[in-house]
Amino acid sequence: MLTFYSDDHRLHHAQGEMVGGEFKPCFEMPARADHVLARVRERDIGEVLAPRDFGLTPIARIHTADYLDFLQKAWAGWAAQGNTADFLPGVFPARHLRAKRPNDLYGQYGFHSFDCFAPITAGTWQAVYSSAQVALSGQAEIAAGAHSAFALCRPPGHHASADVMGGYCYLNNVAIVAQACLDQGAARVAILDVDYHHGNGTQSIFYDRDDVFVANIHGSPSFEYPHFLGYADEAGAGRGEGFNLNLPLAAGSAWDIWGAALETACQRIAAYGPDVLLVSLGVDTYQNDPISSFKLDSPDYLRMGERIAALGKPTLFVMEGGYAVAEIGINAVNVLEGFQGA
Ligand SMILES: NCCCNCCCCCC(O)(O)C(F)(F)F
Ligand SMILES: [Zn+2]
Repeated sequence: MLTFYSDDHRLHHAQGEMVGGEFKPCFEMPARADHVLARVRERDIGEVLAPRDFGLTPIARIHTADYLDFLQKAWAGWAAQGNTADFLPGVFPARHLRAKRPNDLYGQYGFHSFDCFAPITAGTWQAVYSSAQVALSGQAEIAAGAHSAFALCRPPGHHASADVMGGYCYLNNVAIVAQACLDQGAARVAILDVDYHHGNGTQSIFYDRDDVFVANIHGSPSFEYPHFLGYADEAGAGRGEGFNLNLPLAAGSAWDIWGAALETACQRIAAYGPDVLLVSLGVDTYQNDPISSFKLDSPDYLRMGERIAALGKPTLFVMEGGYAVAEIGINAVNVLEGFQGA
């Protein structure tokens, strides 16, 4: 299985995030990708290739022009005002306010964000652009006939919707890839999001469509981030009715519960009959993850990969979250090894 990876991820390393009322080092740090890459090499999963550059066109098939314009210009605008610290939003168009896009940079940041967990730094745009090219390069490998590939994306993407960032996500890598599959002739694409957090961005992008089936297994929004999407009654809308599956789980869920949810998701994906399967591979479901509350153990990721492989579909794994940095590589690559039947 080929791995696609770009060192450009290092260009995005924000100063910190609010944790327990204090500004602390970001959980979403460059070392995450370093550990996964090291494990890919240690376990000899396959060649590691730099991404090709597919340009902005496939990104613009998912994200709006206003949003991409903001992302590309935000840092320069912020710096031009004499700022050197990371750019962060603070005011959002919550209900009872008007969602009219302001002309002002700070107002636009809030308009294009749903939380304060997507800081913008000098290198953020290049990092997220390259992360999307990593995903697109993995898609090209599948389109060229490979049965599987791994897009070692950083920053992640599944919380980003067409014009809103948040939760460490800016460009929705898996959504950009799904659209590329369809644009290249696929009729049906399935996305299986196994990250601990609900992929609210991915859901919202495809919610009214039947050409992309989205399944999420995640901490219930009744208690967990992103708090405002991911309930079981969200089954899709219009043409998309029945093509969105949320399997919210309680805190403390271990493999017995989680694996049963995976079985449900896999049966729905099999019934959908996709031409290609995309996996939003977050491993923050791990028992020692510092910000999550599921209890999967490292061997469970082998079983996860095995079950996904049993679907028998061309499969692209797209890296999302995971913050137990010492074990992120073992857990992510266990999924790949389980898939390959190592
Ligand atoms: N107390 C709540 C703090 C919320 N912190 C933000 C959590 C973001 C999770 C990001 C992720 O893991 O879902 C991704 F895959 F996108 F990286
Ligand atoms: Zn997550």
